[in-house]
Amino acid sequence: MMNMGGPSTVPEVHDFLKNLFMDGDLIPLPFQRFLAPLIAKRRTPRIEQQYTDIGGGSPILRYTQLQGEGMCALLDEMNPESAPHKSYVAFRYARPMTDETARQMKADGVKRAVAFTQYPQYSCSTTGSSLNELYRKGKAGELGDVEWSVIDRWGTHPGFVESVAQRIEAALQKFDPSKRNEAVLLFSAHSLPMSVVNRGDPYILEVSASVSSVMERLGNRNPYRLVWQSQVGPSAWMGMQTSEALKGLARLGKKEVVLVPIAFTSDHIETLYELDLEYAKEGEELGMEIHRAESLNDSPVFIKTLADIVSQHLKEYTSGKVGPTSVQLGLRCPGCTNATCGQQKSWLARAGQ
Ligand SMILES: C=CC1=C(C)c2cc3[nH]c(cc4nc(cc5[nH]c(cc1n2)c(C)c5CCC(=O)O)C(CCC(=O)O)=C4C)c(C)c3C=C
Ligand code: FES
Ligand SMILES: [Fe+2]
Repeated sequence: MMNMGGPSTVPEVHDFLKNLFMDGDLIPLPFQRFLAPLIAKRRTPRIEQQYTDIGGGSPILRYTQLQGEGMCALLDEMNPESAPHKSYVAFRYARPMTDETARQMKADGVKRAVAFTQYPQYSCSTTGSSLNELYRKGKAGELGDVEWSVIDRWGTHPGFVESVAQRIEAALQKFDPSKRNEAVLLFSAHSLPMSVVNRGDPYILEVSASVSSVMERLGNRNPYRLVWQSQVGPSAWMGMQTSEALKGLARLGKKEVVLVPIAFTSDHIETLYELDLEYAKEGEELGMEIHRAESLNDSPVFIKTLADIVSQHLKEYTSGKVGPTSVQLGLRCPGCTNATCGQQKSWLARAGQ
C-alpha cells in the first residue's frame, strides 16, 4: 500500500519534510541535496505546530494498517486461490519507507506482490514518485525476486464513489432540512503546480472524473464546485483556491457548505488542520455553516472497496486479461523530461513476464 505517509509524532516532522523536499520527482530543485535540508529545516517549526494542533501527529499509518488488515481478511475469503494475503505499507516520506518494507518482504519470502497506490487519482508527483522509488529499489536489487503488478488508479471505482457519497450524505444530514438541498458541495483536493499541470499530468482530469461520478451517484441534487488547496511556495498553482472559494460563496450569499476531501482517503494535516481549523474558523467569521464530509478512514464500505479492487485485479492479471499495469500508466506525460519515468514504465511493463 503505497502513499506519501506522514509523521506519526511531532519529532518526526523534520525527517518527513526533509524526505519530501529531497524528492526530485515531486519538487525538482537545483542543488537538491544541499537545498532540501535547508528548506526542510526552515519549514519545520510551522509544520510541527500544525501537527501539534491536530493532536500530535498524522493518523495515516494507523489507518493504512487498519485498512490493509481489513482488506486482506476479506481477500482471503474472496480469492482463496491466492490466499493468504498480507498487506505491507510503503510510504514515500515517513516510516515505513520502501526500502524498509522491501527488506521485510524479502525476509518473509514474498514472491508475488501488487503495488497498490492509495492515491485514488494518478499524478506523477504522487503515485508516479512512489513507482519511481520502487523502480530504483528494484534496479538496485533490494526487492528480491518478486513478480510485481500495479494498481495505479481507481478514482472512479463504484465502491470509492459510493464511500465518498455516503460521507457527503452524512454531512448533509447536519443541516436543517429546509437548507439541505441548497448546501454547496465544495470538493477540495491538494493543488498541483501549473508547471506539473502543463506538462500533461493526468491528476486534474482524474480528480474531476471522481467528482462527476460522485455527483451522479448523488443524483445531482446539490450545486457543487471542485477547488484546490495547500499551495506551497511562490509559483503558480492550479486554482481556484479553497479558501478563496469559501469567501466568494459567502459574498454571494451561499452560506451552507459541505467540504469534501476527494484526493485522500484518510485524515491528514490538510483535512484536520486546513479544512477543520483554518477554513471552519474563516467560515464562522463569514457567518457560514460549514460541515466537512468525514475522510474514508475506517469506513467499512471503503475497506470492502479496497478488497474489491485488488480481487478484480488479481483475477484479471492471473487470467492474462490485463497486464502488470494499466494501459494508461504506459504513456508518459507529453511534457515529461524525467528519464526515470521512462525507465520505471518499461521496468514495470516487463515485471510480470
Ligand atoms: C493527492 C495529493 C497530493 C498531491 C497531488 C500533492 C502534490 C504536491 N505536494 C507538494 C508539496 C508539499 N506537499 C506537502 C504535504 C502533503 N501533500 C499531500 C498530498 C499531495 N501532494 C499530503 C497528504 C500532505 C501532508 C501530509 C499530511 O500528513 O497531512 C508538503 C509538506 C507540508 C508543508 O510544508 O506545507 C509539501 C511541501 C508539491 C510540490 C506537489 C506537486 C508537485
Ligand atoms: S512527469 Fe509524467 S511521466 Fe514523467
Ligand atoms: Fe503535497
